[in-house]
Amino acid sequence: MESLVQILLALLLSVIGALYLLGGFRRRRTGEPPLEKGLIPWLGCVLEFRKDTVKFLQRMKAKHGDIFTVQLGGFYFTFITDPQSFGAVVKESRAKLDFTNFADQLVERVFGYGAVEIKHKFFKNLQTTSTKHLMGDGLVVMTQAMMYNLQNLMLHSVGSGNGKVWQESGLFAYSYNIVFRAGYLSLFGNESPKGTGKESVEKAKEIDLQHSNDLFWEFRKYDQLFPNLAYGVLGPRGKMEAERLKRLFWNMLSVQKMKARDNVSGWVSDQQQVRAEHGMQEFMQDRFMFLLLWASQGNTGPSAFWLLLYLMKHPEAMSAVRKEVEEILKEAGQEVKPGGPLIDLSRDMLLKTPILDSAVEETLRLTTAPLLTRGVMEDMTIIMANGQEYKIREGDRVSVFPYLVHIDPEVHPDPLTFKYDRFLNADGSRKTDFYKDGKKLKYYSMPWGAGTTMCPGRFFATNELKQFVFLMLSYFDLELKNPNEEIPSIETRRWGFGSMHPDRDIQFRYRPRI
Ligand code: HEM
Repeated sequence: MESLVQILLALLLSVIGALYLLGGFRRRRTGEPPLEKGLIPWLGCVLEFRKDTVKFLQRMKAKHGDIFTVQLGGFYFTFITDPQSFGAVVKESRAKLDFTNFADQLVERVFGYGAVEIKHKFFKNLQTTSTKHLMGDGLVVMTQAMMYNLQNLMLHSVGSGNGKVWQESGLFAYSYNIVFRAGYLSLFGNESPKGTGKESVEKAKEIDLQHSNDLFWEFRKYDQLFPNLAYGVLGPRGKMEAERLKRLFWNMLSVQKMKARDNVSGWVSDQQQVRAEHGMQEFMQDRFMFLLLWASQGNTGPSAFWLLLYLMKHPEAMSAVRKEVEEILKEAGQEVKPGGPLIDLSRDMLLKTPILDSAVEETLRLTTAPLLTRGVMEDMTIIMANGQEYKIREGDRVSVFPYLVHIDPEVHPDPLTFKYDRFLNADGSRKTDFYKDGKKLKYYSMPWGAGTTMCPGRFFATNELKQFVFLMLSYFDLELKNPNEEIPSIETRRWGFGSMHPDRDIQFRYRPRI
């Protein structure tokens, strides 16, 4: 009898323990934001959140206001939706709100990279290396490399001697492919020719074309698995495929292979060198290369697609950008003519494109949706812009999803329409005045995130997008196969992962202009 009581007691304790672990006992305390635990223990609201993050957060905002806490897969996330209050998150010290713990777990799961013990040193290194190689003078060098690789790829794709023959392709597949491969070759270097003769150089170019294309298609397979992998909900077959792909990338991008390549960018080689100097094992450095590939190539290709598509669907935008491109070429004394030299598009020329800049900013507003998350390191208070204070618990997470501001009609009137000049003032300068509740906003569009983790590749990425459009418009006539086809919708399962993908591709045609 006594042992039965003991068993029942143990059972009761386990149930209570499990309920505790599943968050069953959590109650909103005085001073805390409204709490939404969802109906399913532990999972909370994660299914609805993942199905369509935008719809879910809009529903929560309508129900609770500008701040609320939601249970998602065992964690409690406090969302702040008032853009005036974003500074309270992105500017908070790392002693209170830290991104590394959260990011490290994700990076370990997704890339197998786990060199956390010296992470702060490496993080600083990422920032200094990016400032040196992806901004200022470094960007002049990267622009040249990108120019060379983009033209090789674009002009190769129409072949030689075909005359003005139309080629047909999916616009997403084409844009992502070209921008990914050019970006990859510019950052990770080119095949080293085996000799000095013209033939060896041509052979090396051929290898670059083939290798970068193979890499792209493998990357796309990983890309498809990525959202479920990041949320830890891949099925067994998906897991096996993700493992296979990871190993393939570690191998294809290995430090040994990189050392045999020419023109490896300082951004890649400096970061590898710092890790080697700190004694990181080579297999871990190989994994880091994959992380760099992902960060640098996962977003720009999809954004290039949206930009070109919006221009093709909005003739007034296309003609304004085309006019700007033609004027810049003319001013630089360049012309695209049969048998003539290739375009030499410099960083300086790319600084004189206010209309294209606005079109890029507008594209990113409509199609970039990162979820910015910080781990709460100690019990703390968040002070909202209206002075209201909320207590947040250690171990929780705090998130900002700026896309809700991107599509807020008060901030950006008619928010779902592409307006190429939305970010232009009448005098041609960049427009930065956007308002909510009569107050000027600092955070009106955040495709690059904000604060210390703000995308360090943003200037290079913007340049890539501009180079891509500049060259496409200069070298090719372009048209949609069916000009009346609607712009595809956004694939909702990728909300939170940066540049969004379309839910289907759209066919287009291109042919050399001369
Ligand atoms: C349209 C293209 C791009 C978009 C929309 C984009 C967006 C972002 C966003 C939203 C983040 C996270 C920011 C945060 O958590 O606060 C990020 C991080 C990062 N991006 Fe980009 N990015 C783009 C292109 C690039 C390129 C071309 C590079 C490098 C050449 C790059 C390198 C990185 C790196 C290394 C990080 C991690 C920063 C860290 O951990 O602190 N990105 N990017």
